[in-house]
Amino acid sequence: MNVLLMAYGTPYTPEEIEPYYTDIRRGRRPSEELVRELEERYHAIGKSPLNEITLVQAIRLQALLNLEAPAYPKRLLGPFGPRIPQGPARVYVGTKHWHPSIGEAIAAMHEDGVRRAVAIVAAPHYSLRSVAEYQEKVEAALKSLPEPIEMVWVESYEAHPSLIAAYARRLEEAIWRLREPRKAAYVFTAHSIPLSAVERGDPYPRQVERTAELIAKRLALPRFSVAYQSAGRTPEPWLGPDINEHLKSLREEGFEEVVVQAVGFPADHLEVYYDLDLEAQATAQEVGLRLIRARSLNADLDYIQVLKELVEAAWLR
Ligand SMILES: C=CC1=C(C)c2cc3[nH]c(cc4nc(cc5[nH]c(cc1n2)c(C)c5CCC(=O)O)C(CCC(=O)O)=C4C)c(C)c3C=C
Ligand SMILES: [Fe+2]
Ligand SMILES: [Fe+2]
Repeated sequence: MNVLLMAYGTPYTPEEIEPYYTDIRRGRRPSEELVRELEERYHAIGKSPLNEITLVQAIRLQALLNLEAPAYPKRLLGPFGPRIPQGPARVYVGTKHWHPSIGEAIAAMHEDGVRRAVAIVAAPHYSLRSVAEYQEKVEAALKSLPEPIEMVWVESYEAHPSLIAAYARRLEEAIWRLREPRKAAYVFTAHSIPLSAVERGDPYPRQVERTAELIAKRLALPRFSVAYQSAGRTPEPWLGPDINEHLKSLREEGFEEVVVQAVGFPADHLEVYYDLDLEAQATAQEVGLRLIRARSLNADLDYIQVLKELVEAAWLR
């Protein structure tokens, strides 16, 4: 079984911030001011752990797939290349905006003789501005190969029961810290997308709401809402409500405590540490709201189990 596990990617050093940002902007160089602003955000959080988390996710997923490898259906016996260090499952990492890139991962897969693989992004919701862009990068990389690789896509997994259970477990831990859980507000966040994508029928907001509804139902939350974070530095309108504005509204409605859970991102990274732990936390403190963020799934085994279930089901399609 072969897996291409993809994530956003993050720069390893401050010097890499500008080319990384240029890649996010599809090759358009950002202004010096925008670069400085991003450098300051990275400096403020100290370090983004995203690349490390992605690598550990891949290592653990490969280990778990091999540990519980199912009996091998005949038709899956494929041409394995000369470099097979251990069992039959191999997980390759490709990041959308940095290294190892999706192109580098696909080149390595080809070199290893891979002819079929499951492609999955470490993000549960499909968007024209997220998963569709990963798909474009995969298609472009596949075109440059002399032989095809068949990619079986897991496009979204917003309602996967094990994912909902994993998120609910983290939210429950945050609830234990509340003074009055029944009176608190519960907010689920995801990355904002440009409104133009929503107008083109992007399923993303509906999928984010579905994840939120299922977690809320599982924990019988008295109330919950969805807000969006990390809208890009572009002039176009982005999907809201913005988390900071939403926190202010909640305080005006009389709430004193709020739990925030970032369901759009399984892993910690810049936009969790800066946009939630620094910016949204400052907004909450300014208005007199006690904000607790539920910790992320990261490379914990319950999330790895989610990935395992998804890739195994896709492989047998
Ligand atoms: C659903 C869409 C998106 C997800 C999920 C997402 C995750 C994500 N983003 C960063 C870091 C940055 N993103 C930036 C810009 C940006 N991000 C998205 C969409 C998603 N990102 C869009 C559409 C854009 C705008 C691109 C453009 O045309 O300019 C940037 C640049 C600075 C900024 O605008 O904030 C950074 C940095 C991470 C690390 C991440 C999750 C893992
Ligand atoms: Fe982004
Ligand atoms: Fe972003």
